[in-house]
Amino acid sequence: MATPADAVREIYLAGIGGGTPALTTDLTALEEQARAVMTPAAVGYVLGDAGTGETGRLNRRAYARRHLVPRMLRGAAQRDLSVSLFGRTLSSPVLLAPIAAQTVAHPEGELATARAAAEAGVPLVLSTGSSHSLEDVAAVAGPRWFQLYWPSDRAVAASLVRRAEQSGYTAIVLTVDAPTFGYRPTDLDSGYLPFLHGHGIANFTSDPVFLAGLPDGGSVLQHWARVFANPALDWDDLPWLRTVTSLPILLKGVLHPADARRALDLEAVDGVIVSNHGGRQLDGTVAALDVLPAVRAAVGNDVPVLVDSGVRTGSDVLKALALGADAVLYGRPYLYGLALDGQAGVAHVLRCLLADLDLAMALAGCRSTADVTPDLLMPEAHPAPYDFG
Ligand SMILES: Cc1cc2nc3c(=O)[nH]c(=O)nc-3n(C[C@H](O)[C@H](O)[C@H](O)COP(=O)(O)O)c2cc1C
Ligand SMILES: O=C(O)C(=O)c1ccccc1
Repeated sequence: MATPADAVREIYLAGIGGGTPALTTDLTALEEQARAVMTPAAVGYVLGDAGTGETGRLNRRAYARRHLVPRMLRGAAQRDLSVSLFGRTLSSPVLLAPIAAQTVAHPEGELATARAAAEAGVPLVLSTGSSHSLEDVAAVAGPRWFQLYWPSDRAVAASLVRRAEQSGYTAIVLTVDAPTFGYRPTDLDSGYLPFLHGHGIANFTSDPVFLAGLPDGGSVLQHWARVFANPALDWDDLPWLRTVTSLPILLKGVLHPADARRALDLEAVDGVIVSNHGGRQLDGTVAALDVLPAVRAAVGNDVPVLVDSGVRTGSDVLKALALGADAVLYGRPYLYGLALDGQAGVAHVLRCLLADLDLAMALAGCRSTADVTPDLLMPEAHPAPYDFG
């Protein structure tokens, strides 16, 4: 069977005949390559951080600051990258993060992403703000979860969740860190919001409940703007979502351990995703990686905890797992692949990440993800100064 590391062998073999990969294999350099092929508005939307970009930069620094202490001679000739979540086996501890409006990067948008993810066996988390309907994406996708932005109208929320369940999405990711858009100077300076240009509204324009609420002769965009967001959402709403679906529910965008604990105490969710939205929402927040151990401690070992925001390389995935994550969401880099070469570009990025992760496990002496334990990291000279009480 082909292993992730075969991708590396193939590249060297092709090199004998003079071939080199069309896209960089440096997962931190894709951003620069992609910048050159996207429209300025798409660059602003996809690369853009909130505010000063401090949190966006901090996300990367949190990974850079931590160092692996690999173990030798542990017989890691073959690696098993799989993890188990909600009773299902994932081929690796990586899922694609929900990213809205992917047609800003490539006309095939989420369809290309879903095909590449299916080919790689990597689950896709489809955004509520996808540019193709969740049914159209399901038709070409492999394993899939649905990310919910809870609309202001509960009937629309229920309809989206029901449709996702009927279309084979196996978990609901409720994002709670975006009651409103963050203050994003790149988008503000270009006066650009993809949704107002028709990107990322397909799940609404295909929704019977949304359409039934559209006033006669009314504007779809105005109706979308009324319905899309629900800044008033609070803890008391969460139990209702449970009544709508039997799928596992994960809360995405949690940073404070007490929020993670509260969600579990309400018995409203089955897992949490520690995230600061890639630095796109509240600028000045802590790096997601820095609060991961405290969130893990708050929820215990039996609750799935995922993390995103700043994951770029195989070593980053190891660091996240060593700090308590069960899996990571991989964000912007796959969108850079999409912008650069559609489905093939996303496939390239996933091949690179999985090869990098597989080699990282071999080099760190990990035969399986269960071997990725906290002692793989150098203890920090100054332990995390957070005491959440
Ligand atoms: C262009 C873009 C659109 C996004 N759209 C969504 C979304 O619709 N729903 C959501 O929960 N998160 C969304 N996110 C956040 C990602 O799911 C993820 O948290 C973030 O990209 C992680 O940061 P990183 O990509 O820098 O690693 C979006 C991120 C980007 C870059
Ligand atoms: O841009 C985003 O980060 C995002 O999550 C989003 C997605 C859809 C609508 C609004 C915001």
